Amino acid sequence: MDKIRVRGGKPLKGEIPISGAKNAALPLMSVSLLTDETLTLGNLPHLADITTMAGLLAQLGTEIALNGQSHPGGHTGRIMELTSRNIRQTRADYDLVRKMRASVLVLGPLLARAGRAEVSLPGGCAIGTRPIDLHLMAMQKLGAEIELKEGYVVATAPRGLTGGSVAFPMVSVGATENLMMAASLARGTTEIVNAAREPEIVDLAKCLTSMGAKIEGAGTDKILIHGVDRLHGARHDVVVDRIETGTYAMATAITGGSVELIGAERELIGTVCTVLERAGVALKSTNRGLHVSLANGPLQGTDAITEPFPGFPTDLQAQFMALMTVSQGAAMITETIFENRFMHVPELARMGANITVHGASAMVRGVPRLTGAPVMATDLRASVSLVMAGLVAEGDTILNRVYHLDRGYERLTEKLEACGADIERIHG
Ligand SMILES: CC(=O)N[C@H]1[C@@H](OP(=O)(O)OP(=O)(O)OC[C@H]2O[C@@H](n3ccc(=O)[nH]c3=O)[C@H](O)[C@@H]2O)O[C@H](CO)[C@@H](O)[C@@H]1O
Ligand SMILES: C=C(OP(=O)(O)O)C(=O)O
Repeated sequence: MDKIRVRGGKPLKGEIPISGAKNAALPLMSVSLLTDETLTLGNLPHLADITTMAGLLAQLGTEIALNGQSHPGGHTGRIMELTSRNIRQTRADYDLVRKMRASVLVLGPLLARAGRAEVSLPGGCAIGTRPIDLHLMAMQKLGAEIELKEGYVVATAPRGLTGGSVAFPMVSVGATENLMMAASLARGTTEIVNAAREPEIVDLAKCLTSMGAKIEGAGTDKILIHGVDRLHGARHDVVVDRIETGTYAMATAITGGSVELIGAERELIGTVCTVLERAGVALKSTNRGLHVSLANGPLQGTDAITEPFPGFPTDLQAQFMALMTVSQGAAMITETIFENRFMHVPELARMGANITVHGASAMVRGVPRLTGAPVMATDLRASVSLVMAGLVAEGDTILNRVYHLDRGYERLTEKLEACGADIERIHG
């Protein structure tokens, strides 16, 4: 199994191209199930999760073609053509859903197009139990019948779906996405109350609209979808990855470096920028993206609480915690989205961090230095937080279980190395 070795002490300097967003790309790929014409997606990141979703769609009958594409930032976003002329199969197997929870995003499109979907229940994962009850409730509101059989959700709508009003009791990105996709082909109008407002939702609405869907209010907590009889093919470029942007902004800050994040958009991480500025990070929009460096003086302990967009994203909580481990003073970091998203704490502690967890909050007291250690993490963002800590730690940090990083960070070691980091991937 591959490992990453990182030796701390080099400030990051230069530029880092930001890739297309994994969390936008995955629902966009499943959109292709809604039409028999070709959906062309540009700026797709090269990630394990994208390969997994392509594998799932291929099983269902989607034909997939992949091409390279050059971007001004010098990185290669890819172009994927997805054509779901016929749905061959309506079952998403446990093996794939277990590996990648976003597989559940085929539920809405399959039901809307084929009138049937069988999706394995995902089960829990490292960051929490992550049920899919809201996805199922939403499909039921559109008239689907849901049964649980041998670990699978069997959803049927033999006479098609009918629009309805769905009020979510809590904000769910995935359930909002599944519902938007299903409602696009339902009879009549669907109203989503307490919808997720994430930029990935706006990107999904843009793509669906360019395919002929009628959607109002994406990006607000109330979305209206007027169902249409059919959707047609389209070309859509995936929005830039706000989580990758935030990760490299924090990686730059932790090393006291100076990096321009090419293609980054400040508006996608507004709250993160406010928190980082409070902590002593200077962020400046440029005509190519966002420039990051330290303002005057050392990093300052700053509190953060994770919330649905436009709040501070849970997917940047681990990285922000790594940043706070070497700041001056204390920071209270509160996780409100997932019940078990502090697995990086004991690993950061092995590197010398001073962190105490009280329920959903972690008190981080800044230390003058971290020291390298062998570490491992059980999820994507926890893994990258350990790489960040390794960038400032004295000596070598060896990160195990690198496959988590491959799910969400395209060419991580190359991007950091190009900015002067002493980092390498050890193939094993
Ligand atoms: C592929 C993708 O886009 N993943 C993102 C998406 O995950 P995902 O779409 O799975 O996250 P949700 O927004 O649905 O989850 C938010 C909260 O709602 C709960 N919940 C969700 C659905 C449901 O049916 N019942 C229920 O109780 C979850 O357990 C969690 O506590 O949004 C999360 C929150 O921003 C991010 O951390 C993930 O990176
Ligand atoms: C939790 C994440 O992804 P997923 O929802 O695919 O597990 C993430 O991107 O941090």
